[in-house]
Amino acid sequence: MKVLSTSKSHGGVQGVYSHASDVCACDMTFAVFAPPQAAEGHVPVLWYLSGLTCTHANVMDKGEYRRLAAELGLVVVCPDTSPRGADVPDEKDNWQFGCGAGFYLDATQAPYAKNYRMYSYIAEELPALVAANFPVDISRQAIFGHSMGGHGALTIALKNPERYRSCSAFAPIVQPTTAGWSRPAFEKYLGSDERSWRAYDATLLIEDGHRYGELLVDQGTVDGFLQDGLRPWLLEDACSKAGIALTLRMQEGYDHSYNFMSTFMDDHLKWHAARLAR
Ligand SMILES: N[C@@H](CCC(=O)N[C@@H](CS)C(=O)NCC(=O)O)C(=O)O
Repeated sequence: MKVLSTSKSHGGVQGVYSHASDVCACDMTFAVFAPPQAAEGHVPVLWYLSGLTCTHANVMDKGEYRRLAAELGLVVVCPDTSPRGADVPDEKDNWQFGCGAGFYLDATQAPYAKNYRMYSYIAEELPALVAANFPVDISRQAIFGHSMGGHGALTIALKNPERYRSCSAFAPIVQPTTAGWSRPAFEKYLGSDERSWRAYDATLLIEDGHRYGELLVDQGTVDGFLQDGLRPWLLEDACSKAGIALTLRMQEGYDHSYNFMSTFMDDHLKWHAARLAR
């Protein structure tokens, strides 16, 4: 692992790191905020997954998580959203596919299957690297994210409910298999047999029997992607049929941006800290 930068913040350290990823077959960059408590011992770890077009840096610059994470004693890890590099297949002019749009799934189709393995990267490889290099209590993990990253957080928690003590999302893509901005990516990454797509769709995972104790979702009412891309009512319906306790908060007048999610960042950090402390 290489240290790209470190900077003291709120008594802790905001760092950016890179490593050669075996899973994604390229170098990957990620950000870790270590709170002051991490200097004394092992602390819980909260994973933040970003949305389309983002790298590790967007939330670091605009997410406003450090002050409260420092107070609550949470390590916050912010990975990149896809593999990157000259050898990684991409569609340069398409922001909904390829670099910046890994959709937190393991691609099965050539030429993407070699690098686009963000599910295994986030669920397996990066936690092992973080556990080996940072003072984290890996038995206490939680996960959240925004938009495509909200989809990632929901699906990864639903598939590993014993591993993540809590899960929340800002404006998540709750049913990517039917949303216009994700269907083409699913087809290119996973092939035309839509049955294989179900493993990466929160509402369909719930329909197929996956369960999670409770979920927190915030959604802005003037989010331009609400009607066609995000559709939280589909998650509400799936959770209500499955008996999953979903707290869905429609936030009046908020859009899809980091101005929206940074507004509710404190609520999410407190939600996770309370459950990580149990
Ligand atoms: N590039 C897209 C917008 C993509 C977008 O809104 N991405 C969200 C996540 S889905 C984001 O976080 N963008 C980066 C940022 O706001 O810093 C557009 O032009 O419509």
